Amino acid sequence: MHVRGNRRRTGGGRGVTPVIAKTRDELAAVRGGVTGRLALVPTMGALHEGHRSLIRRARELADTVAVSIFVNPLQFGPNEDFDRYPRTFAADVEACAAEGVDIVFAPTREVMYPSEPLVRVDSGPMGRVVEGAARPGHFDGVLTVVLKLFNLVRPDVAVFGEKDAQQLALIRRMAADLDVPVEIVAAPTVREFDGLALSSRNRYLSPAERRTALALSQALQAGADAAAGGPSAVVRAARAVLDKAAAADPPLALDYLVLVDPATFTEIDDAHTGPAVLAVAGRVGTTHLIDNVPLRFGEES
Ligand SMILES: Nc1ncnc2c1ncn2[C@@H]1O[C@H](COP(=O)(O)OP(=O)(O)OP(=O)(O)O)[C@@H](O)[C@H]1O
Ligand SMILES: CC(C)(CO)[C@@H](O)C(=O)[O-]
Ligand code: BAL
Repeated sequence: MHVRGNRRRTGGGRGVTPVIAKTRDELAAVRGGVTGRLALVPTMGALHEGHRSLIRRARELADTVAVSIFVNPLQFGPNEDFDRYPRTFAADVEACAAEGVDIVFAPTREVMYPSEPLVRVDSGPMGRVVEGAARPGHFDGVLTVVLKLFNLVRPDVAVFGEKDAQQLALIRRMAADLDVPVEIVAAPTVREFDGLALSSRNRYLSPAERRTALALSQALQAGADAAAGGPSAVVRAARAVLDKAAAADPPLALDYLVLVDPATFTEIDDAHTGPAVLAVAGRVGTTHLIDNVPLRFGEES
């Protein structure tokens, strides 16, 4: 821990309350006291073991770890769950303390957007396919807030989860295309004992909905198991599981199942060699869930 501020005990480490910055001035004050490398883990709060794995990765990469907690209105569509998105700030701070986080940046909407932003980051064609087609405007909102967070926190490195694979690819691309001086590091997806990817939205699920939702990770596993048969076999195997879930009670309403190039999110065909991502999203009840698995085809596999 290389930060001066109002932490309850000095010396850093687990169990120490992080410095909490809610305003730009508070953030600037604590940021000014940081020496050495700073890692940022951007989140929307409701922290779970997936977020905590990102924090642990961040700690390996830097002397000081900051976590941002902000439910970004810009990335939610008008009929999405912005209002009911879980907000569990006290528990989040406890989780951050337990992981030895140094700084929590938790701005209000007014701090983050003192006025409606007229200029936003355009996520381009990659932002309009797959999850971007299911959630129009979503990735412009994500990239805009991530760039703002980078400008405010000025991290050397930022850690993102592979669970949001298209988000990760777009953030990498934004950093490269706009010369953003932040190293982007990916961390693997953390799952429940039965394979369900951890997500803040899992808490919306009833037990019956959760059983149906399990089809997402099961479909990915079936796809991965079929990888030796090539891309078409992967999609066929995954689709068979999802078709069953579509007829379950409650049903899974599939948004997409795609096999894509992880860097561009364009669909691949049987001629493809190298890395790929099998990505799936669907709704159970009113809950939108996403998941994916990284794969590799051809000579390099
Ligand atoms: N199961 C997981 N394993 C690893 N990283 C994760 C996992 N879930 C989320 N993350 C990562 O945590 C960061 C913050 O994500 P976010 O706060 O949106 O959590 P979330 O659980 O994905 O919420 P939701 O899916 O409801 O939006 C992102 O980089 C995301 O990829
Ligand atoms: C990166 C992010 C914090 C931006 O709001 C969000 O999209 C998320 O939690 O993955
Ligand atoms: N995990 C990505 C944030 C969102 O779903 O809005």
